[in-house]
Amino acid sequence: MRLDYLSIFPGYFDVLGISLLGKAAVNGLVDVYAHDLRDWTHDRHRTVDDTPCGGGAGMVMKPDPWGEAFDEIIGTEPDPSVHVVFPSPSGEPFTQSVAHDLSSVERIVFCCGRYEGIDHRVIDYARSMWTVHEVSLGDYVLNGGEVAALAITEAVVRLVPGFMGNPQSLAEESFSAGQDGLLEYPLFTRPVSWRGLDVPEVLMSGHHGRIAKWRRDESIRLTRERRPDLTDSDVSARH
Ligand SMILES: N#Cc1c(N)n[nH]c1-c1ccc2c(Cl)cn(Cc3cccnc3)c2c1
Repeated sequence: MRLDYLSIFPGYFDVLGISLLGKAAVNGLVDVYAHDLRDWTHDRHRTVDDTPCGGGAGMVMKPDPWGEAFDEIIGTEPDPSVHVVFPSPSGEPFTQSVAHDLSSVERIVFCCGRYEGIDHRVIDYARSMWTVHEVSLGDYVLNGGEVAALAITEAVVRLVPGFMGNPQSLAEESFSAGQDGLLEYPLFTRPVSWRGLDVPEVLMSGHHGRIAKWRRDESIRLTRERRPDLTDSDVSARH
């Protein structure tokens, strides 16, 4: 999998050389390339923004640098196998399902904007050439797309076959398909007693059926308490 990042702050992506992602890069599972959008400007100030047409506050990212960067980094021929991700406050929700879909893609280009956003023609042009995902991390406000691109990267790459040491751990996580849309149950490890707090006895019983029931019940309880939006009528009936 090749990952490209276009940003006026390419240093954000230095972190991708650390921990598991660094290991994946070493193992050849993932190739990471960060690019400075200003390398495709031609004026002395390396300008990437301008005032919004129609007025309004803030600045908008000019289309020209993006187009020239696309030409050099991706190419000038349409190729739907290239997936271009635009993090955006007005994007569709980024979900585990989207992460799963992207984990089987060979090439992803992250377009990380700043200011009030990117000239919309950049996204329209990208849609005419590649497979585009305009996604939002959630209902809160970031200053640009870089942090979102990092989060999306981690969510996607950890699903790439061969990346996680124990793929079984993926199956038991919150939001994974195997969890039936439920949140993950509470986790415990040794010591059995810690600062007057004990591991639930059932987890030390060795009775796998009881343990499985306790975990299911806890997942249902937590989901109903914290994420009623995840429990549709069918799921409630099944639980
Ligand atoms: N993904 C996501 C996401 C999220 N969940 N919050 N904020 C963002 C996000 C993503 C991309 C940009 C670009 Cl380009 C510029 N900004 C700053 C901004 C903030 C508020 C309104 N308009 C622009 C971005 C914020």
